[in-house]
Amino acid sequence: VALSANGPVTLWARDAAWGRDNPRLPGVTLPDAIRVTDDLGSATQAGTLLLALPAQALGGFLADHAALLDGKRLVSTAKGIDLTRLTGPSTLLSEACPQATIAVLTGPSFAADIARGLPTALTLACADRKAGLTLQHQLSTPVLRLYLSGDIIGAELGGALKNVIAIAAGVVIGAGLGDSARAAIITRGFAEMTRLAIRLGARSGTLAGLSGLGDLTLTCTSAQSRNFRFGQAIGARQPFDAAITVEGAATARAVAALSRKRGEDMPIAAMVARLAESSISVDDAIQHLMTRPLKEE
Ligand SMILES: NC(=O)C1=CN([C@@H]2O[C@H](COP(=O)(O)OP(=O)(O)OC[C@H]3O[C@@H](n4cnc5c(N)ncnc54)[C@H](O)[C@@H]3O)[C@@H](O)[C@H]2O)C=CC1
Ligand SMILES: O=C(CO)COP(=O)(O)O
Repeated sequence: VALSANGPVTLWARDAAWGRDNPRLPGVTLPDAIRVTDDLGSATQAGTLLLALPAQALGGFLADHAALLDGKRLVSTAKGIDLTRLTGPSTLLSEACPQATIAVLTGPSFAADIARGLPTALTLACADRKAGLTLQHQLSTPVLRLYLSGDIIGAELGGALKNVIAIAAGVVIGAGLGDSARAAIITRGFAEMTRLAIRLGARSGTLAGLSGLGDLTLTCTSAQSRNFRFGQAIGARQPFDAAITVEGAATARAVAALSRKRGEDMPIAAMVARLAESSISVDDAIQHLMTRPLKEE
């Protein structure tokens, strides 16, 4: 919707029959500049393709359709780590489409805010600076401001890991533990995110930017976030609609596996992984975090 302010846009979906009003984006009617199709061959005629799939769906999508995407500029918006491969979306894309230019678009941004035209600032990460500059200008609008970064690993890990911490923040609020406890989760969660990301090749400055701290702040403090609401439901011992996309749940499991492999201590992520699969109670998870050996900050 935002990009249609810059020119014609083609939107591909497996089922285009729902027309111009999508129940996932209530109150937003697609502008006329958007052509909706279920024909992937025609949608991939464009040179720049944005992939807005959940992280756990991307691998399967690429297995079916990589040939149509190779050689293009591919911009991933997924915020997660693939559970089977333990890699981010950019690695899945570059392995499936070796001739493509890969970029990641991420940062604090609820889809509903962007579609309503509210001002938003994002990180566009691309290892190829020239292609990154082209994309930055192509995808920015007067209300959508893209900052360019060369650190694709840091940008995508910030977006993926903040979802895990947002679940933890939701648990704290849902369980009635208060805003001070949430601030502790955000801060110690940020330390955890940064440690793992640097270990995996990220630059620390990227984690402190929009794609890391920026998105962490948004997602841990807003009930618009699905990850936060999922955590809130766990904390309040309430059910949660399984049809809602909660990237942080699978990503917490991927992070637990990655941290074991890398010998990196990720205590909050480990608790989120266990809470998401109901293998620990909220009380035990809190007790576990609070009674760890005392440390220096
Ligand atoms: N919703 C938001 O505010 C934001 C979402 N993101 C990220 O974007 C990604 C997608 O999120 P949403 O659009 O919110 O999720 P969603 O679950 O609301 O929508 C995803 C869409 O992808 C479709 N889909 C799933 N598997 C598919 C496949 N194999 N082939 C074709 N289509 C498939 C689903 O049918 C659904 O329509 C996630 O990684 C999320 O973290 C990033 C920023 C903001
Ligand atoms: O990534 C998002 C905001 O930047 C969307 O967060 P949720 O997936 O938790 O709704």
